[in-house]
Amino acid sequence: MTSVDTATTAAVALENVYAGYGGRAVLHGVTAAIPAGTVTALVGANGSGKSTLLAVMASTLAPTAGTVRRGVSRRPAFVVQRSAVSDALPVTVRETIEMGRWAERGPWRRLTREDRAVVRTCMDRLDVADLARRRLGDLSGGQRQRVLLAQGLAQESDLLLLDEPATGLDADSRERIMAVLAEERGRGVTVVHATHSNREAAHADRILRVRDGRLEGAADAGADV
Ligand SMILES: Nc1ncnc2c1ncn2[C@@H]1O[C@H](COP(=O)(O)OP(=O)(O)OP(=O)(O)O)[C@@H](O)[C@H]1O
Repeated sequence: MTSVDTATTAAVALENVYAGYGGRAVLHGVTAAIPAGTVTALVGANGSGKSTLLAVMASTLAPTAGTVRRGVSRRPAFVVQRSAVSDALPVTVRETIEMGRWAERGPWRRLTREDRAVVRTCMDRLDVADLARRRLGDLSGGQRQRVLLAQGLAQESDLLLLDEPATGLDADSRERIMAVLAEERGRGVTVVHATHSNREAAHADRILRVRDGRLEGAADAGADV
């Protein structure tokens, strides 16, 4: 693929964005356009700012300066790292994935038949249907990661933001997740995911390298990361 086609609609456009925590800047003037319907991999060292960049794209973290514009119609689905989810949450796998429908229905509303069908499909796609009644906190890290991704898919957003969705998973689970991301793109969903894996990044259409809170410039997948 060629680099950014300016005629392509951006699913997310950041302009000169600064963001951080408690007065400490982590992102320093990030400008980027994520073309709609593509898969973008965010790569960079630990602490470089990938999760922070995803949080800004998801609007769970407000920039201290600069602008974030989204060209998508639905609220983004943001799947955080599994370590960011408490073990103590007293919810089952099914309930966790059902929460993905709240974006559509509002919290604690009765789910419709359609909602339940979406939840079932998402469980099957991530191979977690057998775990439906287990408590989220009792699962292995890899199982939990797949459940969180299923929750993200259940939101049926057109922008899927994923923080290291395949990190620490076995080879089969990693491949399944990469296949799911490709399927989502096939449905027109824009996917942005942080990864430390060159192999995972190579599946992406574009790679954004983050270094010390700045972008090093977009590269087509296949370039060295
Ligand atoms: N909630 C937070 N409060 C305070 N500082 C934070 C918070 N989250 C991240 N940071 C800091 O922001 C910087 C960037 O962290 P971030 O998690 O965005 O990096 P990352 O590239 O995703 O790292 P990793 O690859 O380790 O997940 C780090 O210095 C980190 O300590």
